[in-house]
Amino acid sequence: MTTTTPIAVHGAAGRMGQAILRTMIGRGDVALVAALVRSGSDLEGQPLAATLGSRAPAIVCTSSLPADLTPAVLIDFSVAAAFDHALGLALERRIAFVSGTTGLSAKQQAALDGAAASIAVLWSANFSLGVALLSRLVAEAARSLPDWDCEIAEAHHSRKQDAPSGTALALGREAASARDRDFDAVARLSHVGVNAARTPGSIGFAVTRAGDIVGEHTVTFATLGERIELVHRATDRDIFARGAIVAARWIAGRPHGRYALADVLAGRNGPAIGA
Ligand SMILES: NC(=O)C1=CN([C@@H]2O[C@H](COP(=O)(O)OP(=O)(O)OC[C@H]3O[C@@H](n4cnc5c(N)ncnc54)[C@H](OP(=O)(O)O)[C@@H]3O)[C@@H](O)[C@H]2O)C=CC1
Ligand SMILES: O=C(O)C1=N[C@H](C(=O)O)C[C@H](O)C1
Repeated sequence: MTTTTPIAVHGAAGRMGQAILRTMIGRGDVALVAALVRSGSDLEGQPLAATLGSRAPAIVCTSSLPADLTPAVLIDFSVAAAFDHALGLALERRIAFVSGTTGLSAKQQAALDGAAASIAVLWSANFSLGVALLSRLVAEAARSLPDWDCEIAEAHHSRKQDAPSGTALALGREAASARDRDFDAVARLSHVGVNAARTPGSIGFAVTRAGDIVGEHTVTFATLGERIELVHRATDRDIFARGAIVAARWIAGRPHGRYALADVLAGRNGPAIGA
């Protein structure tokens, strides 16, 4: 028998929040118990049905989690400025925490580590299966071609708040780590205004913001006379929503600790995103 995981979503009014809510409708393995929006949001106090149609659960959007609710997991896709609030809520109510919010500071990443001493937490810059594989391919290429130049280009929609994307940075970290290099020492976040040749061993980033691009990442490894390009293109936000829901089901009831999407994909007693 399938168990039902009660879930609260923080950032419910956003593109990802709405995609997650939509993806949860009609499923028996997850139940949406709270849709948390910014205080003062147009959706605060509105029934879910107002944005998601009549099949949506009969709850209203709120800016705080009602005291009588005990979700097993809080899923957060919001903004870096609201992330501390979401993590604080999960800690205070002892709810497992899954977050895909990007643009986090080093302090906020450290706060995730701190929270892992009390609750189960899983943060990933990208919840798609394709990027999980891309990440492994990047590590393999970086390790196998240690002297080749590595450059990462990303493109996203014009409303995106952070740059470079969390995924681009995570892929850069993967490449640096595969070469036993300190990411912060080799990352070149922009070459604009640098009127000099490329620093050997650096990892460069380029950013495009335009229209409604869901998310594209190209990792180039180049040397004299040849180059390899590893590309992932997301064309539908629902891939991230499905991944986050799989992660939420997987983490529910787990002991405290910091988990990664790779743990979920390793299939440790849980469903894989591609399933
Ligand atoms: N890891 C992954 O796989 C993915 C990660 N992302 C990341 O997820 C995040 C959200 O992306 P996206 O949905 O496109 O962005 P949106 O801007 O569409 O959504 C962010 C939402 O957060 C809400 N918010 C702001 N402050 C608060 C608060 N205090 N409490 C509750 N909600 C709040 C905003 O509310 P309001 O609208 O009222 O201002 C907005 O609705 C970004 O960091 C993005 O990079 C995106 C896709 C995939
Ligand atoms: O903001 C987005 O849209 C996305 N953000 C994530 C990121 O910053 O990497 C993941 C995905 O590319 C979409």
